[in-house]
Amino acid sequence: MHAAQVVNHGVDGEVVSGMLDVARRFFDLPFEVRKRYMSPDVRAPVRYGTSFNQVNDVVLCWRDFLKLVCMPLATVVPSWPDAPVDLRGVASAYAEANQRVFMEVMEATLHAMGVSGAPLLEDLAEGSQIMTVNCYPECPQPELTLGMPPHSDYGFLTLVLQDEVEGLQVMHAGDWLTVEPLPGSFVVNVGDQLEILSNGLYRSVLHRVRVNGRRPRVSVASFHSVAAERVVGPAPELVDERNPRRYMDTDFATFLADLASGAVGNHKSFLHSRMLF
Ligand SMILES: O=C(O)CCC(=O)C(=O)O
Ligand SMILES: [Fe+2]
Repeated sequence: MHAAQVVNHGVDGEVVSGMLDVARRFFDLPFEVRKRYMSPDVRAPVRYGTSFNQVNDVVLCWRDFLKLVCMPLATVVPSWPDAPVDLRGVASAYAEANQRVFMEVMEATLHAMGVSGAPLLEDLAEGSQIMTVNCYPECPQPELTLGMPPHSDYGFLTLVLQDEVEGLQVMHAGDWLTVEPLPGSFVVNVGDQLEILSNGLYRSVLHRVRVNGRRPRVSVASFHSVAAERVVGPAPELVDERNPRRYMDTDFATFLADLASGAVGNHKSFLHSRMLF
């Protein structure tokens, strides 16, 4: 299983609905306000933009996004947008709750793989969370474009909150399956680093976003990973003579260099560059 939906996650319904609500209000702000947060630097703690990376993309996607670095929370929140006035409070409560759900799912995943994960869980607790708030405006010709091209996410797990408008699709057995929006649930997608750690036991999920002809769609994707300088490789418990190591070690800096070069956002190109065979 490489993608799942969590329903009974224990996060207050108001935290979840409040996040979607403040997201909509951010994208409703005049462009003059939103554009203050535009930056070509993929490492900036707050970044508003269009498409995937509007500096590099040859074909633009039908998407606006606000990317918020969430760790360490107290340090980064002051650089987040101060409009709408409640954005910082709502998004930081959401980021904290999201981190708790991620840690629980990750702990269960390591347990299921038979990996003794205590040091890794500590690294993840102190690691990286990046939140991308997406808005896909309604599109007059939805069949001609995509909200996001087929890609896999970089980190361990991504927790996606979608509003009630369909759009997210995951590749399964050669077909695109639409992930039905379940109010208040999180879609959990396996990322490249979990594929690497699990030595291929889990596969990062290829996914894309379709746009809607009648309604805009809002989603919030929270990407969880270890800190940028931490190196991730296959867990020793999962490598032996019968299961040789399939992936090179990697770190966030290498991925970000790829992202800045425009190579990412194209199927699973980054992960493939880390495969040994
Ligand atoms: O909008 C969605 O449902 C998913 C967004 C996504 O895949 C991403 O931000 O990486
Ligand atoms: Fe994604």
